[in-house]
Amino acid sequence: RSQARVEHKRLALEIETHNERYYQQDAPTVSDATYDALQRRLEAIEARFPDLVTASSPTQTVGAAPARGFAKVQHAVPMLSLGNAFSDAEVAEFVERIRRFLKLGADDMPAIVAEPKIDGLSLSLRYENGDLVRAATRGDGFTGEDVTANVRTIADVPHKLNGHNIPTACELRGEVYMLKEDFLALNKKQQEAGDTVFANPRNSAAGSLRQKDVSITASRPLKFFAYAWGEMTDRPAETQNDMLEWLRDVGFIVNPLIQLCHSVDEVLAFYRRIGEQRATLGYDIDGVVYKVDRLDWQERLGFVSRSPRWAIAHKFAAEQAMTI
Ligand SMILES: Cc1ccc2cc(C(N)=O)cc(O)c2n1
Repeated sequence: RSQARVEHKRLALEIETHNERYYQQDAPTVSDATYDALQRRLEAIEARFPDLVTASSPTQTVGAAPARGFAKVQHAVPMLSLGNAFSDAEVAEFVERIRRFLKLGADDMPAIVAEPKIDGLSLSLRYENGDLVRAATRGDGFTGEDVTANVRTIADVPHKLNGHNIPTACELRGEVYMLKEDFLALNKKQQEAGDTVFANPRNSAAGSLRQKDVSITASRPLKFFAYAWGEMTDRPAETQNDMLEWLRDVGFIVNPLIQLCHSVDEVLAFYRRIGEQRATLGYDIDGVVYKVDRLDWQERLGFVSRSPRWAIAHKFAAEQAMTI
């Protein structure tokens, strides 16, 4: 027990140090897969010794406080992190939990939207009457940084939504990322100029986005995939898949590999196929994301602690999590 307390302290410290570097300086010291392992170890200790859980424990907070220097933005709907599955069995359990929670029959399979999990940084875009009014990073999930001026320089982000039943107010969400080849070219240029060299495309996207000097952001090859939303007055569709179609209609790039699946086998086949294509995608991914397609079921399933019950990320094993 005292040993568990010591290890708990060490893990919590290591995770907090990582968070500080990852969220404040876009320069993490451990790979995402190692970070995942630390988190799971901490969760395992806390499961056995619940009294070790304190409000400040990393398992109770999402991400880190936003960086200094940018105005803070409160997300109308929190941007919460996804739970993780690391095996086929955990994916099957995810589906089983949903069936039980929704009281579906044993052979009733909820349609699942499966998509590649882009390894970039998540961004929330607020549109009012179809006009982009604000862009914010996720920050700690509740409060992010105002990066509106920087985001206006990203070609993939529409300044105005196309005229398809546009909600009065909506927060659209997605991932800012950089193509691997653009990342390599940028690092070469940075190196020649004696400037910051980035460890991976995710860091270079984050570092490029959170520039006080907007012209630097404008010079960086940032891209954006839309995949979710927060606040949404008069929602235009009733399923995840149709909402993604709507996002395409109003002008966003939505990942073309996204697939609607009707069985666990189809979901796992998707995971394997994306795993095989991973090296040829042109951008980094660190797994795939599964979501229940029906939005009324998503609402009934809600969130457990800080992650949705209706969605999960299925990660690739650590050794494959190298970029380039
Ligand atoms: C709800 C949610 C949260 C985080 C996500 C992250 C990704 C991603 N990194 O690609 C995709 C999604 O559809 C997500 N969806």
